[in-house]
Amino acid sequence: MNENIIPHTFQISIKDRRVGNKHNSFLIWFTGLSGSGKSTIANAVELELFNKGIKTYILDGDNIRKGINKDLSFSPEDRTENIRRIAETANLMIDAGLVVLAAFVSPYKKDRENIKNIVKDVNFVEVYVNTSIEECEKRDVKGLYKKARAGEIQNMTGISAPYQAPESADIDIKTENTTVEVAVKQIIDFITPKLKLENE
Ligand SMILES: Nc1ncnc2c1ncn2[C@@H]1O[C@H](COP(=O)(O)OS(=O)(=O)O)[C@@H](OP(=O)(O)O)[C@H]1O
Ligand SMILES: Nc1ncnc2c1ncn2[C@@H]1O[C@H](COP(=O)(O)OP(=O)(O)O)[C@@H](O)[C@H]1O
Repeated sequence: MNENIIPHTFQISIKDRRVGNKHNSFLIWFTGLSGSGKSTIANAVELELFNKGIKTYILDGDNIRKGINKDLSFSPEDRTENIRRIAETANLMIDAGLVVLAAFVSPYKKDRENIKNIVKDVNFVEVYVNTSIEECEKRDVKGLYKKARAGEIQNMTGISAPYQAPESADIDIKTENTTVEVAVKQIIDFITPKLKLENE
C-alpha cells in the first residue's frame, strides 16, 4: 500500500551531487520516427558533453527494451508503460546528478506530457528529431519498414501506428536539411545555460 511507504531522508542530496559534479542534472528527450536520427544525434551530443567533463548517460532501445522493459510490446498501452518506466529511470539518474539523454520513438503526446510530471518541467528538454516518414523509409536503417510493408511487423510507427508530432518542442531538428554537426551545436547551445548551477 502506497500510504505505508514512508521515504527515508538521505544525507547526500541532489544538490550535493550536482555541486560535486559541478553542473546541473536534467533530461534531454529525443522523440521521432524509427530511423529519424535520434540515436545518431544523442550519441554525438553525449560525446561532446563527455569531452567537456559532464557526467552523462544514454537511455535507448538497446539498454531498455532488451533489459528492464523486455516484457513490453508495441501496443499503445505497452508504449505508455515503456515511456513511464524510462521517465522514472531517468528521474533516478537526474537525482544521481547526471545529464540523461533518452532516445525513444515516444509517439504519443500524453506519454511525453507524463514525462514532465515525473521529472518536473524544469528538468525536461524536448528534442523533436523531425524526419519525414518518406525519408525514414528510404533510410530503413534496420529493414523494419520493409518488413512492416510486407505485413511482417504490426503497429509500426508511421505505417500502421500513429506518430503525434510535438507542436512546441524546445528544439526541432529537420534532419533532411540539417547536418548532425549543426544539430549538435543547436542542442549544445540550448542546454549550456541549463548546465550552470544556481549562484554560479
Ligand atoms: N512496431 C514498431 N514501431 C516502432 N519501432 C519498432 C517497432 N518494432 C520494433 N521497433 C524498434 O524498436 C524501437 C522503438 O522502441 P521505443 O521503445 O523507442 O518505442 S516507443 O517509444 O515505445 O514507441 C525502434 O528503434 P529506433 O529505430 O532506434 O527508433 C525500432 O528499431
Ligand atoms: N542529419 C542527420 N541526423 C541524424 N541522422 C542522419 C542525418 N542524416 C542522415 N542520417 C542517418 O540516418 C540514420 C538514423 O538512424 P538512427 O540514429 O539509428 O535513428 P533512430 O535512433 O531515430 O532510429 C543513420 O544512418 C544516420 O547516419
